[in-house]
Amino acid sequence: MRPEPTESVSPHPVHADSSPESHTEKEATMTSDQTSTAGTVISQGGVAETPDGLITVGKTMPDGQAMLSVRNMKKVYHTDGGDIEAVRNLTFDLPQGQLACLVGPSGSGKTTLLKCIAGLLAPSAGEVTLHGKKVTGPPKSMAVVFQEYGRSLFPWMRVRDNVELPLKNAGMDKAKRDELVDNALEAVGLAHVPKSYPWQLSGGMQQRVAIARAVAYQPQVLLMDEPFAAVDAQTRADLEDLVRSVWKKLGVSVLFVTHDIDESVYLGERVIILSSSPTVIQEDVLIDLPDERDQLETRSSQRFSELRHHVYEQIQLAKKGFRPEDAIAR
Ligand SMILES: Nc1ncnc2c1ncn2[C@@H]1O[C@H](COP(=O)(O)OP(=O)(O)OP(=O)(O)O)[C@@H](O)[C@H]1O
Repeated sequence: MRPEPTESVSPHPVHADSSPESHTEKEATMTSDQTSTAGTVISQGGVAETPDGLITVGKTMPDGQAMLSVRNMKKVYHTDGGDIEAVRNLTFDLPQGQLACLVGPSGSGKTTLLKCIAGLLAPSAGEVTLHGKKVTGPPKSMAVVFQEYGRSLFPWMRVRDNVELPLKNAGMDKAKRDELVDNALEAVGLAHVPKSYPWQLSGGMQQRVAIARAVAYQPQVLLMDEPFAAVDAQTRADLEDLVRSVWKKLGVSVLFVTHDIDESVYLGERVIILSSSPTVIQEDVLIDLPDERDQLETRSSQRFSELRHHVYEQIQLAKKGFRPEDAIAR
């Protein structure tokens, strides 16, 4: 049976599946024949080069230059079984128009971090600011795409109506809504099925609808939480290319959470690696691959291989409990 949407209709496309039971056991994926060779320098700001020639980027930018800032963010869940410190002390900036990926071991706090950024959860300490303004609830200029499209699309609404809903809720006039919905459906390759219901579409198509809804809303920041985890490999590759093309077209800032190392390197201009829980930033890696990415050529390039090797190695260290020096003595 198809799950019913559980969240109320938000004025903008922020949809959450916040049930603790939905946290499945996932591991960072990579083949086991890749071994570790390079030592790394943890970046504390600015730009640093690692011994294997990989460039790490600084976590923070000068005041006023970042679009989105996360400062000393901490999140503790208070449960019957005691407190769970999910995020310890996390600081980074996202400049305007950047596509950054967040990777980390299973349970490292990726979803928690994203929900705090989206204003769906309140941090226990520290703050998130968007254009210098503290985030205290879901900001209007942000959209979120979650993994479970089946829970975020309304099954009784046609594709077009699902995409249009946040625009209606925002009070936009019909002509403008029509234009934005047409453009968004065109951008995700769904212009031919506006009248279908979500349940008449494949999983990959449903996720395209969720992306179209976020795109039509014209957010300044797009947060994506493992959006392709539930689709097949071929569809996933197509959706990755779709995200890069939409990102380029709109100039939107994207924060993309994934547990798939290859995906993070293929998609991102930057990969932020999280330590194991309680989470801090373990490393912040600049992805210096050519801007034009191709599933075959990019993934078979020498540089791609070096970068995925490096990120994989860091995730393995994180799983073993390695933490950057400044996080050990807390
Ligand atoms: N609602 C909640 N109540 C209590 N603890 C929670 C809740 N949500 C998450 N946690 C705990 O916080 C920690 C981080 O969880 P989170 O889901 O953010 O990690 P994640 O990196 O997204 O995990 P995964 O890779 O498995 O999706 C885990 O220890 C988890 O059990």
